[in-house]
Amino acid sequence: MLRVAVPNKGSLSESAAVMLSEAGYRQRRDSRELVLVDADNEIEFFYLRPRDIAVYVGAGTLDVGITGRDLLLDADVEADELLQLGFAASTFRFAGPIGDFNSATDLNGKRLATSYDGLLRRYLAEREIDAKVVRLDGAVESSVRLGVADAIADVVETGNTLRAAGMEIFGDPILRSEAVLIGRAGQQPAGLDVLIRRLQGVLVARQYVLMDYDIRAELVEAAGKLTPGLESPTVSPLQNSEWVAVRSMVLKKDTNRVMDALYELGARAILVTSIHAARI
Ligand SMILES: Nc1ncnc2c1ncn2[C@@H]1O[C@H](COP(=O)(O)OP(=O)(O)OP(=O)(O)O)[C@@H](O)[C@H]1O
Ligand SMILES: O=P(O)(O)OC[C@H]1O[C@H](OP(=O)(O)OP(=O)(O)O)[C@H](O)[C@@H]1O
Ligand SMILES: [Mg+2]
Repeated sequence: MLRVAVPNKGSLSESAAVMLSEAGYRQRRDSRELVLVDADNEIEFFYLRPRDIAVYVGAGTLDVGITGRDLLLDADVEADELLQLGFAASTFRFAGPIGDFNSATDLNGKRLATSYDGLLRRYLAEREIDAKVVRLDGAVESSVRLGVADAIADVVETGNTLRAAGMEIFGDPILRSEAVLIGRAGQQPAGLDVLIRRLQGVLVARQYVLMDYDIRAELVEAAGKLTPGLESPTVSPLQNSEWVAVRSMVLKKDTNRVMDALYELGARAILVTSIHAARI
């Protein structure tokens, strides 16, 4: 049975469970459950702290897991990204009191608070920045006001937490993170290929819609440029031989722009339907 680590709490946990459910796997009903066996799919889920997931996968006691790229790099273990999962996007950035810092080099000789000390120490060492790293568990934004640090390095999504603490970002982003499936490169435990295909199917179903339209046969080539699909659009004959029906996958975010362009070109009966599941 494939052994999979899933975040039990925090920003990643709900989205990870929803994604696994959409991929057709059973998920726990009670947030106190630690293990769930989905015998039909020959897979076992272990609910663990996201920070610990890279440790289990790196040690080889679990086959794969869902965690954040930032947590994977912070753990510095022998595990690799297998698939980007498209949720929990964030950046990892330096921040300080408004006006105090302009760039990372201003951190020389300063105290820097973070929950990601492994990642941060490597970043500073590579750039020969000599700052004292103060490791905190969370709520890092409060550390400067409370006097244990001069600046911070933390996860930023909307920036609301920083603003509320009277701080601003400075310097280049240290890292762009998102939820990822991790495993050990070169290892192919039974069932991993199916898990990855199913998760890729969820990503495709989330990112794409199906677009159908009718168009005069002589315009089908021009229309195909607007809706190239993944390989090539499906073109079917209509009873009226001067027209054809076209079906293609279109990125959801482009839906209205593409519909407008098709209409301008002469397409009619343009219909959009969502994709429930996919294997590409
Ligand atoms: N506001 C956020 N937006 C997107 N991703 C986030 C956010 N906060 C944390 N993350 C991501 O969540 C992961 C951290 O997991 P963690 O369990 O620490 O989550 P958390 O939300 O900080 O929970 P808690 O602090 O309650 O333990 C990291 O990959 C981090 O990038
Ligand atoms: O830019 P924002 O949208 O405001 O999000 C970023 C905040 O979210 C996370 O905090 P979390 O709620 O996990 O608390 P923590 O710092 O105690 O982990 C992260 O550590 C930042 O503080
Ligand atoms: Mg947190």
